[in-house]
Amino acid sequence: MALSNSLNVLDFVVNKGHGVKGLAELGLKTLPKQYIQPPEERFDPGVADQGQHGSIPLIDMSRSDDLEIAEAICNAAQKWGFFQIVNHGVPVRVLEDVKDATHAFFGLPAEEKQKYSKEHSVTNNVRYGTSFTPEVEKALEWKDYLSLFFVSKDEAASYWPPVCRNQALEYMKSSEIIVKKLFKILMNGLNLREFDETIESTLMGSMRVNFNYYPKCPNPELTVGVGRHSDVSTLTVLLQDDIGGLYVRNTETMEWIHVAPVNGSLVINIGDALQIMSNGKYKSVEHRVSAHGSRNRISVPIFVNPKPSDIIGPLPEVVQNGENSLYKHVLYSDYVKHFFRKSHDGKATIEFAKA
Ligand SMILES: COc1cc(/C=C/C(=O)SCCNC(=O)CCNC(=O)[C@H](O)C(C)(C)COP(=O)(O)OP(=O)(O)OC[C@H]2O[C@@H](n3cnc4c(N)ncnc43)[C@H](O)[C@@H]2OP(=O)(O)O)ccc1O
Ligand SMILES: O=C(O)CCC(=O)C(=O)O
Ligand SMILES: [Fe+2]
Repeated sequence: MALSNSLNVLDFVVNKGHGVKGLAELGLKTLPKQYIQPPEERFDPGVADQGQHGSIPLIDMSRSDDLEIAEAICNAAQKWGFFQIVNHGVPVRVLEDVKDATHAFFGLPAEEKQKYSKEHSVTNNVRYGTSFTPEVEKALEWKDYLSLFFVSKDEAASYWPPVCRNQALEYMKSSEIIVKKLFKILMNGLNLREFDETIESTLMGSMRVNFNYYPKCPNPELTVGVGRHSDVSTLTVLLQDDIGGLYVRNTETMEWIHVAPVNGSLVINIGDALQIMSNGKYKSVEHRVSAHGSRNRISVPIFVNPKPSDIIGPLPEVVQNGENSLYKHVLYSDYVKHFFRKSHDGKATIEFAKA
């Protein structure tokens, strides 16, 4: 009998806090049935992406004052919704430290990590979990995560796990400059006359950092690390390690494009909030993550968001010439709650804001 048949998988992974990492470490030979995805959501086995379907743009931010670079950024945001940046100004040491801190957090005993679960965490701003929304998912995803919503340094000092707190704060702090630079360029591309405090606060009023852990998987061809989704942020800054597995939809051909890891780079993607604010000019594109058969993978996204209390909708400048508003105005926290209460379902979340 398979080991997972004699085990209450959900109880072990979710309630006891072992996560999918604990499950992987039992040395299972086959994937528990709870993780088997329907065929249409699985990754094509044996189709190794060698870049033959193209790749998302790689942009050198050391020349970010050049018109050419600003244009490349706005074009990438319109066509791909994704690009990678190098020479971004976030020190390599900060990136290495936050990757080490991710491994350190997930290396803690289950009882320690469980203190941060939805049921045990003393604050909603710190959450250790697994899959995406296990309560409603028909098939689980092969991923554990720690999610940290930034309120203040003092709050972080009181509640964030000590083993990764400073590294997460440093990573967020050092990314702010490049994020602001990207927003300035993107807003210029929408003909916004000035980048004032109001627009800055709507675009980057709150930040959340997630630590994602994808353990090696006995049957990666049957499951997913993360299912098809688009982020609900305005912009996401993603640090991935050297393993690979992130795929982005080419919205013209509908093919899945692998985001090959580039040492020292950061992946940037447009989220739903910016798609809505730009009235569809900038695209929040579907992406997903495969599971890996022999290595543990990590990634560390920073989700840059409006504040939960902000109302978001198309900016006046993008509908001033009589264009139809594709989206209505919605309370941002309602939008995010809608996202979190269902399983990953590709681009469906944005229907919530359709006019
Ligand atoms: C986890 O795997 C993921 C995550 C993602 C994320 C992609 C993003 O783009 S994240 C950016 C999210 N935006 C923000 O954080 C914006 C600011 N925050 C808010 O608006 C609020 O903090 C809130 C997220 C709406 C929570 O508000 P609150 O009033 O505290 O409401 P709750 O009742 O606690 O939560 C509502 C609902 O959401 C679930 N939830 C909350 N936080 C998380 C979280 N960090 N991870 C997962 N789920 C979360 C919570 O369980 C509640 O559901 P119930 O059914 O229990 O009511 C992309 C891909 C991934 O695989
Ligand atoms: O792990 C990755 O590369 C991407 C994860 C992701 O899409 C997310 O956390 O929203
Ligand atoms: Fe994502």
